[in-house]
Formats: sequence, C-alpha cells, structure tokens
Amino acid sequence: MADSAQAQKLVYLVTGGCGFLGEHVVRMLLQQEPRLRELRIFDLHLGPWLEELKTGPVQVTAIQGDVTQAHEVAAAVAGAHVVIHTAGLVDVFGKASPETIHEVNVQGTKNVIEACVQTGTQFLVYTSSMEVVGPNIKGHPFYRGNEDTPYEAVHRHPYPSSKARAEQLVLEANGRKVRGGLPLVTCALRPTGIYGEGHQIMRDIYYQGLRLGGRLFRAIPASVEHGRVYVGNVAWMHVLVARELQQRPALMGGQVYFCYDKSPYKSYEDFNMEFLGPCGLRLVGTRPLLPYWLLMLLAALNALLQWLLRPLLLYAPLLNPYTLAMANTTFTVSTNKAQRHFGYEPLFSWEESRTRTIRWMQAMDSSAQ
Ligand SMILES: NC(=O)C1=CN([C@@H]2O[C@H](COP(=O)(O)OP(=O)(O)OC[C@H]3O[C@@H](n4cnc5c(N)ncnc54)[C@H](O)[C@@H]3O)[C@@H](O)[C@H]2O)C=CC1
Ligand SMILES: C[C@@H](CO)CCC[C@@H](C)[C@H]1CC[C@H]2[C@@H]3[C@H](O)CC4=CC(=O)CC[C@]4(C)[C@H]3CC[C@]12C
Repeated sequence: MADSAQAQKLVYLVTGGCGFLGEHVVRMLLQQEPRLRELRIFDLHLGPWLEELKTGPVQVTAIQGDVTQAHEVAAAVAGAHVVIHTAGLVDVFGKASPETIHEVNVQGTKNVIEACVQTGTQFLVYTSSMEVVGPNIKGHPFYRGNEDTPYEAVHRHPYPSSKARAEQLVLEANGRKVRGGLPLVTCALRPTGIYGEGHQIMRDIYYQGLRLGGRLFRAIPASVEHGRVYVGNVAWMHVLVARELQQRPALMGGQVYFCYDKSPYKSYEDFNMEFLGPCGLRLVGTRPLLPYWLLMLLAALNALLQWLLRPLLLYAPLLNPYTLAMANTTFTVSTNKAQRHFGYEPLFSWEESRTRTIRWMQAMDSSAQ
C-alpha cells in the first residue's frame, strides 16, 4: 500500500493507452495503483470506453496526439512523474511502409525520451518486444532462454529493427539528467506474443476459421514452441515495474525484463486452439498438411501479390515469409528476473487467463450473430 505522504500524488502518462495492451495497462493502473492522482492517456485514436473511466476518483485525461510530433508529446509529458510508453506501430504484414514504422517506433520513442528530459519526468517504462532478440533471420531456436542467454540477434524486418533501436535508445537514456538535475531512470519490458481480450490477430484467425467451415489447417509442426503471455499479466508487470522503478532505481534502471507467466509452452497454432477449440473450431492434422517448401512458396507468392497490388489495394494476409519464419521458429523464455528484481508474480493463473480469453471470444461470437 502507498505510504500516506505519497497517497494520490502521482501523475502517470500511458502512450498508446487505447491499444490492445494499452487499455489493459490503463485499467490495471486504475485498479492497482493507489498513489495515482491523474492518469493521462495519449493516443492517435481515443476509444469511447475512456468516458466510463472519468467518473472514478482518479482524474483521467484523454489526449489525442501523435508520438511523432515532439511538441504534442512534450505537452502531454509535462508534469508527469512516470511515463509508460506502449504506443507503437505493430505491423509485420506489410500494411505500413518501413519509413512509417521507423518514424512511429524510433522517432516517437526519441520524442518521449527528450520530453522526459526537457520537462523533468524521471521514470520511463518502455514496452519493447521479444522481437528485439529474435527469432533471428537465420531461424536459430531460442529455447526457454532468459535475459542473459547468448543469441545472435540479427534483424532485417522493419518492425523488429525499429523495436530494437527504440529499446537501445531507452536504455542508453538511463542516467541522463532531466530538468531539475535528477537522473532519468528507464527500463524495458519485452513481452512474447501477447494474447487475451481484444487481441486482433486472434479475432482474425477466428473469423478465418469460420470462413473455412469451422476448420483451421495445421501448417506448423506441434514441436515448434512459441512464447505467449496473457495481456493482464503484461499489464500487471508494467504497473509493478513503474512502481518499483521509483523504489529501486539503482537495481532496475537500464534493465530489460522478458514478460512471462504460467501460459504453457506450445506451438502458435496449438496454443490458439486453447481458445478457438471451445469456440467450436477444429485444427485439422496432427502434422502440417503442406510441406514447408510449399508454404514458403505460398508466403513468397503473397509477398509478390502484395507488391503487385499495392497501387490498387492493400493485400496483407497473415501468411508472408516473415510471419511464417516467426511461427516456425522456436522462441520461448524461462526466467525469474522480474521476480528477483521487483517481486513480480503473475496476477492471473493460466486457467484464469484462458477462461477470460475464451469468455471474450464467445461474447464476440454471439455479438457477430
Ligand atoms: N501484440 C503483441 O503481441 C506484442 C506487442 N508488443 C508491443 O506492445 C505495444 C502495444 O502493442 P499492441 O497493444 O499489441 O498494439 P496496438 O496496435 O493495439 O496498440 C498500439 C497503440 O498505439 C497507438 N499508436 C500508434 N501510432 C501512434 C502514434 N503515432 N501516436 C500515438 N499513438 C499511436 C495506436 O493507436 C494504438 O492504440 C507496442 O509497442 C508493441 O510493439 C510487444 C510484444 C508483443
Ligand atoms: C503461418 C500461419 C499458419 O497458421 C500462422 C501465422 C501466425 C503469425 C501471424 C504470428 C506468429 C507469431 C506472431 C508474432 C509473435 O507472437 C511475436 C510478436 C511480437 C510483437 O512484438 C508484435 C506481434 C508479433 C510480431 C506476433 C505477430 C503475429 C505472428 C507473426
């Protein structure tokens, strides 16, 4: 609990607070951070659900803005004690140009750092990604690794390259003097593939399954493990890290933490079936139905079609050479660094995470009918 001197004194800013993860961080802060006085939510697109939050005891300030615009960021950051920077362009499907991805993820992060320095905000938590590590372009497995596991991180795709550069900038900024002379304290959280209520890709896969008559066809061997973590636990880690960073700056400043919980190690497709199965979908095949070379060919064909059609329309299917490589390369984490450094334990068990996700999918299903 908060000590009385600090009760309801703090101003937090969440960038990207209307996104999939951002909304969970916002709601978690309101539930779990008793020292909050004001919560600022900064996003390119504000959600209508923000209105319901404005009736509670914490002042909720919605700010429509763009992280690529330094002056908008500085205005939002001024007077905040803590910034949680989750805003980002998450695109591995070729919807946005590499320049736009760089602008939002790298320049946007630079703007957030500079705003903290100029306005005197001392604590910055950055939502990074497992992708800053891998899987790398060589397809090397990362099997239950931790933050110190050696791995050749080599990126070509704009999304992981931009996340890696932004993370580096955030970590390098740790210790810089902010206005007033105090040191900036930063750290980065690296979620693996996040799932849970509001997950757009899960929604897309679900509707794809419905279009295919309630079936999905196995494309990836069941033996390939893909790390997943429940959105509620990722949000909880953000809240805890932001709180503890203020108590233990020397230990936590400049550190990276993978986001983890008790979700089981499975292939991307088998894991999704934990939710899609109870919603009536079936995964056909115990082994991939198509040989890998044929999948690669289809993925390459999709990439070619995307390029050819670009002047006319946006063709951005789930399967492309990058997403195929992601799904087909083992990448799982096994670590207790967050527990050791700031006492993190998952707030939601696997059973609860699964039930909540299924309930959300079933509600989505009935509202679609
Ligand atoms: N979804 C996943 O599995 C993972 C996501 N992440 C990271 O978590 C963060 C949040 O991702 P999601 O919630 O999945 O994505 P999302 O797309 O649902 O949320 C991102 C939010 O940022 C906002 N945003 C985008 N460009 C902006 C700009 N120029 N100015 C202000 N706001 C802007 C969007 O409007 C959106 O509300 C991202 O930084 C992403 O890289 C990391 C690991 C896994
Ligand atoms: C080959 C298809 C056959 O079913 C399946 C294609 C699945 C892909 C769309 C996903 C497989 C792995 C996902 C990524 C992974 O979970 C890590 C991520 C981290 C992030 O920071 C952002 C999201 C993502 C890139 C995630 C995106 C979707 C996949 C590539």
